[in-house]
Amino acid sequence: MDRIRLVGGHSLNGDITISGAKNAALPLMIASLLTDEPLVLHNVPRLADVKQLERILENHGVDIAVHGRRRGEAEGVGQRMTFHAADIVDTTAPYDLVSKMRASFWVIGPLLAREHKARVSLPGGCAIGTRPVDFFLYGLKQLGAEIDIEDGYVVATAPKGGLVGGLVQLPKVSVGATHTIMMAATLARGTTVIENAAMEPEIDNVAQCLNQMGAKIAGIGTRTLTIEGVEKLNGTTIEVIPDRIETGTFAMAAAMTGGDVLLRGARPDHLQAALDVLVEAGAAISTEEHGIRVKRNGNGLMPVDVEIDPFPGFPTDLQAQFMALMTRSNGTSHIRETIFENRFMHVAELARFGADIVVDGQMATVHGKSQLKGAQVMATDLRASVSLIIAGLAASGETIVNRIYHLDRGFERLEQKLQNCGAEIERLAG
Ligand SMILES: CC(=O)N[C@H]1[C@@H](OP(=O)(O)OP(=O)(O)OC[C@H]2O[C@@H](n3ccc(=O)[nH]c3=O)[C@H](O)[C@@H]2O)O[C@H](CO)[C@@H](O)[C@@H]1O
Ligand SMILES: C=C(OP(=O)(O)O)C(=O)O
Repeated sequence: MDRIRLVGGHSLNGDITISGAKNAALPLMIASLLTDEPLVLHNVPRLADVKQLERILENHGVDIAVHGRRRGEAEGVGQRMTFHAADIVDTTAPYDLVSKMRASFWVIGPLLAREHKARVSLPGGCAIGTRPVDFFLYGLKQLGAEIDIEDGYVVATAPKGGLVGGLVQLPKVSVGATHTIMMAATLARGTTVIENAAMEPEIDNVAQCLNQMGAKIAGIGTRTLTIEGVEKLNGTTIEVIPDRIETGTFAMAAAMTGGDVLLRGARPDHLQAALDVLVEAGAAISTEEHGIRVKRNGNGLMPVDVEIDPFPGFPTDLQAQFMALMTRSNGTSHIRETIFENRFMHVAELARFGADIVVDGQMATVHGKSQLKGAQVMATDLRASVSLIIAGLAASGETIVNRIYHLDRGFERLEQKLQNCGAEIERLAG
């Protein structure tokens, strides 16, 4: 199994091009199931999760093509891909494919809407809590679906004539349930209203794509989405938005090590809450024509208390990285995780660097001023893994991060991007 070796103590200086967002690319790929015409996506990141979803979509009959680089286009620019679901050949999403990734469960919405039936294994994904699917089942039932659980599969059928629009009041903001119900509702008869919808930028990216495909979705960017069903959707071309979590991760890495990094292509409006917190912590952040510049030259890090919240709040997918940063602050900070009940797995690993963190329920208290020392650590989930890299960048001596397949799920060319800014980091094959 590959590992990452890094030697801390170098400040980061240079440019990092932000990749397309994993959490937008995945549902956009799934949206291709809604039409028999080609859906062309630009800026798709090269990630293990994208590859895994390709396998799932191919199993349903989607034809997938990756297009070559255009003349003069820089290496490493996101992929241009076509997804063409001319016919759905199989409406089952099997356990061995779906169990590896949470988002693969979302195929249930389009399959049910287009084929009026779906049999989808209960999902996997990062082990950060129990991650039930009750909101999905409730939402699809509100659209008229009949649902049973059989042998670990959700078996769903639409009534004769397909799904019908309905009122879906989500008990809690859910990104996955919003994507899935929104996609299903585009082909339902009549109007669907989703209340308490997620308004993460990735939802907007997908909703815009669906509207380009001929859907009628109103309220994009608000907590209430109104979807008037249409009979058929067409193909389109759309660009995957830049990854706000990758952006925040590198911003925190730069704040951690000091230096001056331009995050090329990053969208500040997609992570304002996190940028505000970084400024409070002592980073200098400016928006430039080509992206976001993050600097910290000389001044120390201040402790900041943070409560995790759905967008536009501080994202749970940056919680681990921020915790790593706060281990070096000049005092005590508190981080309250409100989304997932078990997303502090990185605490035990950060302790191996000498970090002083106490967890009480959903609250972590980080006593800063820790002199981090390089260590052997183990990645436990995607964002936890990269928090260990951030700690390692500031630690004295050598760090080895094991089980990095988690990192490959969500970070494109992480080592190269950091190397280009002066980090001493390499992948050890094996
Ligand atoms: C591929 C992708 O985009 N993953 C993101 C997505 O995950 P995901 O879509 O799985 O997360 P949700 O927004 O659905 O989860 C929010 C909360 O709702 C709960 N819940 C959700 C569905 C349900 O049926 N029942 C239920 O109780 C979850 O357990 C959690 O406590 O949003 C999360 C929250 O921003 C991010 O951390 C993930 O990176
Ligand atoms: C939790 C994440 O992914 P998933 O929902 O696929 O587990 C993530 O992207 O941080």
